Amino acid sequence: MNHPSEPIAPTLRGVAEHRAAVLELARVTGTDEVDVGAGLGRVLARDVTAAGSLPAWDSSAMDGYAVRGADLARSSADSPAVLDVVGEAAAGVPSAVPVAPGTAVRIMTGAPVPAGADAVVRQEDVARHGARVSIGRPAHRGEHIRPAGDDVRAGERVLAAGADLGPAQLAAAVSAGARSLVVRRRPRVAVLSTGAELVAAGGALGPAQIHDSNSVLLAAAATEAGAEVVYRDGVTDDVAALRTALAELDGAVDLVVTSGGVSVGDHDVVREALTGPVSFVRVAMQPGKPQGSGRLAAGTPVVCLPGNPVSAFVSFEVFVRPLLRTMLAAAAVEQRSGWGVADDAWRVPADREQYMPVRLEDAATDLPRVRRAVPGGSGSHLVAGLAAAQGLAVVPAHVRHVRPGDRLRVRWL
Ligand SMILES: Nc1nc2c(c(=O)[nH]1)N[C@H]1C(S)=C(S)[C@@H](COP(=O)(O)OP(=O)(O)OC[C@H]3O[C@@H](n4cnc5c(N)ncnc54)[C@H](O)[C@@H]3O)O[C@H]1N2
Ligand code: MOO
Repeated sequence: MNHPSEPIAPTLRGVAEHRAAVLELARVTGTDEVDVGAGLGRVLARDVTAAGSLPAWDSSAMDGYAVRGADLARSSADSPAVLDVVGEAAAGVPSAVPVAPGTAVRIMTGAPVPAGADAVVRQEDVARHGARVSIGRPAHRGEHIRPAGDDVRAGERVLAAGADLGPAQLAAAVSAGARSLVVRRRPRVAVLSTGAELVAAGGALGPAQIHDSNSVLLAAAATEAGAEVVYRDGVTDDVAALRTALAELDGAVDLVVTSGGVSVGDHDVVREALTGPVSFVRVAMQPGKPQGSGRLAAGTPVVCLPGNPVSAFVSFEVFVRPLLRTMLAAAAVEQRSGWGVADDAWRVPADREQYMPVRLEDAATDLPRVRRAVPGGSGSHLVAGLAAAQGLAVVPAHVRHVRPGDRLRVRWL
């Protein structure tokens, strides 16, 4: 039988204190340069500035005619102005001629406004007669013209280091002239689940065996948070095998995440193998009470999460995601959160901050109504029910009951 070498301190550590201990493990990763088309999901490491102004020239917002407003000052439906059409400007093909008094240039959306013109009249407001147009209304200065630099001026910052690169950010970078982007290297993460009962996904189950969902859960969560999962495996309740696996990973990865074996049982292999370099603590949260964090011999950070699947998931969200995001020097370290209102009632354990998986009843209002994702609430074994969760309602430690109408802080998943 394995006996953990040190008892865990009986007092509960606050969630914020443990989070701070985990975040202390963060070292910001180096950088990669990637083609702008391959930047999706990465975190920007160097600001992107505009090579030129956007738009680069005064450009037309409409298909129509570029005119001088002064020529239309007295035009009306009864007495339209008549102008000679002297040229054409299309997107990519500027007009060869300016707009002189008494003339107009046919212009398309996105084309540079020719010299001399100070307004564009939409073609719906124009009657064309051969080489002439008649316009029965005045045009104000700047009408349907997008001024140069309206979006951004040359040299201005378009994206700041730390930005998460999604479709909109990539489009902004391309428009600013970028061909490649300097991004954070994805932290290399190893996920190790422990337990003699574990069988890899889909494998035949013997008596008292279960499928190892945590290694898939944690690897997927780490990937989603911006990491590169380079190793994912399950080890049995064998301390020597775990020590060997950890020694091979130490120095080869940026972070090791383990699941299981952190509580007080006789087979709690993670505690047995890591007590010393890793501090094992009880955190004032439910689920997710037993936790560990520290460094392996060569300095590789290791975070040890409880084995119950909902506990592992919540612990990842509260501790490991912020750690990975800090390693990525991301501007937004936390998931988006907001207020919801309970449309449900449940009891909350004493003295622990509760993370209740919830789903939205009604997303259409400012204050969405939320219910427990499953009737069993935050039971740490309810892995199938976890699939219904859209958020985690964070109930403060002093609250003992949640009642319909209570306001709840929700971390959206
Ligand atoms: N006497 C006490 N017992 C327990 C305490 C306590 O304070 N005193 N804490 C409980 C709490 S809270 C939690 S959480 C668990 C954490 O235990 P471990 O981290 O040691 O996890 P295991 O014992 O290995 O497993 C717990 C549970 O989860 C299942 N599991 C484990 N790994 C996986 C996996 N990869 N995929 C799917 N399911 C997994 C495992 O079969 C167990 O059912 O300890 C309590 N006990
Ligand atoms: O704190 Mo444990 O994580 O409830 O199941």
